This record gives sequence, C-alpha cells and structure tokens, in this order.
Amino acid sequence: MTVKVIYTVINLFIVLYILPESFAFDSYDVRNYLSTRTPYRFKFNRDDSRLKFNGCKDAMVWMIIRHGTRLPSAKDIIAMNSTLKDIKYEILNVQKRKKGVLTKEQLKQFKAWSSVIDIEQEKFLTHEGQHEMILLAERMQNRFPNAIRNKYSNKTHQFRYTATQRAQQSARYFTIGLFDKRDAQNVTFLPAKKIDPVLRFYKHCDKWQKQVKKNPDTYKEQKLFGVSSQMNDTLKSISNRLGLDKIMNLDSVDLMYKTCGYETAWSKHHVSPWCYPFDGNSAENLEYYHDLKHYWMDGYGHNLTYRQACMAIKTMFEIFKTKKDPFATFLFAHSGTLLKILSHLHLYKPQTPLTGHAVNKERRWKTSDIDCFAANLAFVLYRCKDGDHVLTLHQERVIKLPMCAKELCPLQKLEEHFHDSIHNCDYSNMCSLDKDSSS
Ligand SMILES: O=C(O)[C@@H](COP(=O)(O)O)OP(=O)(O)O
Repeated sequence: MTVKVIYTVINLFIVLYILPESFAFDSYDVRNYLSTRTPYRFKFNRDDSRLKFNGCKDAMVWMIIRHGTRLPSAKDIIAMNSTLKDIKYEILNVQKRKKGVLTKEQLKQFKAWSSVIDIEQEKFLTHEGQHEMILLAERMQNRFPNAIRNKYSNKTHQFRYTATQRAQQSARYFTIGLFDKRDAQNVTFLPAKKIDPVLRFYKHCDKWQKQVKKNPDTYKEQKLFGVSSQMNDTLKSISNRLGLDKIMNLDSVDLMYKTCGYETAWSKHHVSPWCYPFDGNSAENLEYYHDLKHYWMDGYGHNLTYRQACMAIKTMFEIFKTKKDPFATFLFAHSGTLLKILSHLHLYKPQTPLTGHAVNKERRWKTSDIDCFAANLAFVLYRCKDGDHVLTLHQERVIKLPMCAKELCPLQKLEEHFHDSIHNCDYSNMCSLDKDSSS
C-alpha cells in the first residue's frame, strides 16, 4: 500500500468514525436541541466506575428506563413519505436558481435523501436503541456489581415492560448487556399488561385524560409560542436559508425538525440533511416549542399529572422493604412515565411556569437533557453501618434529591417525605371522574 492510500484510509476512518462522535458540540450545535428524539449517546455517563461509600454496600436497584431510540409514529412516517418529499423537491428546485445557503455537498445529500420506513414498524426499536440498552446495562452493572449480579436468577432480577414492541425489545437487549448469552435467553419477563397502572398509570387515569391530556388549555402556551414573533422569525430564517420563495408553515418546519432528530439518533455516521435548515437558534426555539408541550402535559403544569406517579414510585419503596438482597428491578416504559416521575420527585422544576411568550433559557426543564431516548432513573439501596440509604441517579449521574441533605439519603427520610405517595396513593380515588373535579 502506498503512503497516499494509507493516508486516505486514515482520513476516511477519522471522518466516518471519530469525528461525528467526538465532536465537542458548541452550545449552538443543532444536536443539543433535539428534544425527545435526542439519542442517548449524546447524554450517557462514560464514567462507570464502581460507586462505593464507606461502611455501605450496594444491595438493591430499582430502575425505570425509557425505551431506546425508536422509529417515528405512523403519522410521522406518512408525513415523511409525502410532505417531506415535496419539501425536498421544492428545495432542490429553488437551488437551481442559486438561492439559499446550502452547499453543493448538502444539496447532494438532499437529492439522495428518501424515506423508506415500513409503516408496520411504527415506533419499533432501532439498532441504535438496541446498543443504547446493551451499553447502559453494562455500565450499570459495573457501578453496582453487588446489587446487579451478572448471573441471572429470577430471585435476584426482575424485568418488566409495557405492552409495546419498543419497551419489550429494550428489555431484551438490556438483558443481553447484563448476562452471558445462555442466561440472557432464559430470562423471564413479567407479563406485559394492556392496562398498566404502574408503568403507564396515566393512560387509564380518566380524570387526567379529561382534565389534562384532552383539555385544549394544556396546549395553550405551546400554541401561543407557535404564533409568537420569535417563532415567526424562526420560520423566516429557515425559509431564507433554504432560499424558498414563501415562508414555510410551522407544521412543515416541525416535521423537518423531528426528522433531523430521528435521523441523527439513528446513525452516528451520517448527518441528516434535515438538520441543515436549522442553526442553533432556530433549533433551540423548536426545542422550546416541544418542552412547553411536555411541561404542561407531562410535568409541572397540573398537580394530578405528577401526583399519579405515586403508582410507580411506591413500588420502589415496597420492593426495598420486602425483597431479599441482592435484588435488581428494571422497568421499561415511556417518555410520559419518566417525566411524570421526575416531577413527582420535584426535579428540574423551572423557577416559574413555562410560558409561550418567549424562550425561557434558564429553565431546568429541557427535554433534550431529561427525556432523551433511553432516559433513565435509578434508585440504589445501600446497606450501611448507620442504616439503609438510597442513592439516586438520573441519566447515570448521581443526583441529590431536593428533600435530601446529601446524595446518599437515609431511606427513612425518603419514606417520611413520600409518606402519602406510599400509603395514600389511591388510584381510583385520584383518577375517578365521579370524585371532586379539582386536580
Ligand atoms: O409513545 C409515544 O408516542 C410517546 C408518548 O407515549 P406516552 O407518554 O403517551 O406513553 O412516548 P415514547 O414511547 O416515545 O416514550
């Protein structure tokens, strides 16, 4: 091989495999603002060293995980196959008149773009999602080798998922990360429930469905932001970048934004052409548009939204009380589950409610950070000389719960704080439409 060939091969390797991942994103990189379509490879904690505390031993883990990166919904697949294709041709057409800022290379990528997703596979887990689960499992086991044994037994491990392909497959790939091949094949999963009051408590909470999910007021702030001057400027800037003669509507721009997110999540080696129309600022505005929806639907907007998450949280306290060590519980669920649980724990609450008047840049409620694909929350029970303690990790990073003085928090302190969540979590009372309508 000549020196030139070797040089080319090395360069190609760097461009294909090293650059896209090791790119230190500047704060205005579009990839920082992909909302709930952010892939976990942008967020995970590389440091998987054992988490040790003097005089303590990790004994149990209770972990809830949003499924890994998935395919779009049927509605989005159809829109990608129709509306987005039309937009692509419009972009290519105007570029013939040398309008817009896209480079030749970017246009080439638009030209080559097509969407071939089978609608039968809507929301299926992708390869990226499989990897997310395997690697997450490996790192969690490295951190807590006593609580999460690498030898499977139904006495020491429990796995449960919602009745969806993406959650079921996520659970399966997670076990591949934990155990050797033979063990992984023999894992027993608890049966998935069509009506699942623990993993998807909100789906059948009639009062929440009526007062929040199906209440147009829930989307008021998002709608307000959708017609704000900030959003209008974003639509103009995107249309100008593409050199279009008219200004695109929000639906089209939102479809491009979502596709940029999905395609970024699916492949580490390929930049989606649908990200080119966005600069950091416009992506940030689209992210806020989505954050507003989740804040009012899945977060702090309504008390009942997060109150009902006691259905999931109380199972953690029950398990920590009743099971024998070591014991590890892994639950595979959804964005809506995780966000409501985070709010139940008073995490990432913005100083003031999010509104549609302008982007709140200081907010802690950022779905790109807290609700990416494979987002996860873990509680680890440590048996210590001075009693049982709980360590909390969000996105694999140790966090301090607001009601605790330190990261390693006495179990008793948590049980006191969450007394109502454990003992007065009456689902039918809370969710029945016959009861008092206050939420
Ligand atoms: O299924 C979806 O479209 C969303 C919302 O689901 P819910 O929050 O309504 O369960 O969640 P995802 O499965 O992506 O985590």
